Amino acid sequence: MVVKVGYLGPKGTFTNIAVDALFEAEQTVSYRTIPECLDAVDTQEVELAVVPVENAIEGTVSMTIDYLIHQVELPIIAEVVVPITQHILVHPEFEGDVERIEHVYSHSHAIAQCHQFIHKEMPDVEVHYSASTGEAAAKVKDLKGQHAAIGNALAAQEYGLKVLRENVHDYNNNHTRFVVVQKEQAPVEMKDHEVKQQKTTLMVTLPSDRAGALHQVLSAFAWRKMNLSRIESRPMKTGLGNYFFIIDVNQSYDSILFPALQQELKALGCQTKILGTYPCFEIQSNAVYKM
Ligand SMILES: O=C(O)C(=O)C[C@]1(C(=O)O)C=C[C@@H](O)C=C1
Repeated sequence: MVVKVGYLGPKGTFTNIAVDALFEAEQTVSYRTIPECLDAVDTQEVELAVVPVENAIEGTVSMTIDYLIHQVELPIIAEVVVPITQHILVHPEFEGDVERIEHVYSHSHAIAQCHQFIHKEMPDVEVHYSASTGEAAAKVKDLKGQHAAIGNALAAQEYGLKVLRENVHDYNNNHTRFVVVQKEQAPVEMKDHEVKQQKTTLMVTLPSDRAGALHQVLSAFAWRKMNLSRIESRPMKTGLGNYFFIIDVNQSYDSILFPALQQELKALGCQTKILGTYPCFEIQSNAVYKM
């Protein structure tokens, strides 16, 4: 059976690059927002979705993490890391350089990745937030005048825009992690990639605010030699000071270490939930950006 895969569209988003790296184009279905993508899997309109979770410059995509924790129950089944290069895209008839731009459109994360550039090179520009970089590019295609989008080369190609300035993100090594989520466990066919590593993501809720609680949790991982690649606190949304932790462990779930770890954390009064155990892939920039 050919499964359908939802992604944060429209065409030309970074999520489009991530989904194309793993699935065939005819499998993909574009959604306007991350919640719409995740709801589509939850209601089984599509079998899978690809959504962004973390960017190297701007950090967590909290919309994705919070929706996966509070709104839907969709295990993570794969991760793909994509290099991110942000460009200033303008209508082909635009003349001049960036100082002539009066309005810039993009996704909030893309704008955040280019804050310094905007601050220094376009200090008077009016910033408009859009649902994705692809949506921003589509808008600029329809607007003549001093408008620009921040997005990638695929969007430039897709919407016939001109790349006015390349690589305007403030730091090199800009990458975003995307995850693939699924509702019903079933084998999934993806394009072939080298598996960089296996990961397991857990959510851990501490019992109450007491000295050393987080230290005890981390010790349970440490003495088992379980290597963590990320720990992040997010608000429980039940009141100030109430947090849960998202922890990525660099190994796949096994039936010895993980159940024992969960038992130990339970004895400490913590609640744990496995959000997924999955292979991680990495896409090289020459594979995605052909300008
Ligand atoms: O707007 C897009 O192109 C997206 O795919 C979203 C998104 C994000 O949410 O972080 C993905 C990668 C980039 O970091 C910028 C934006």
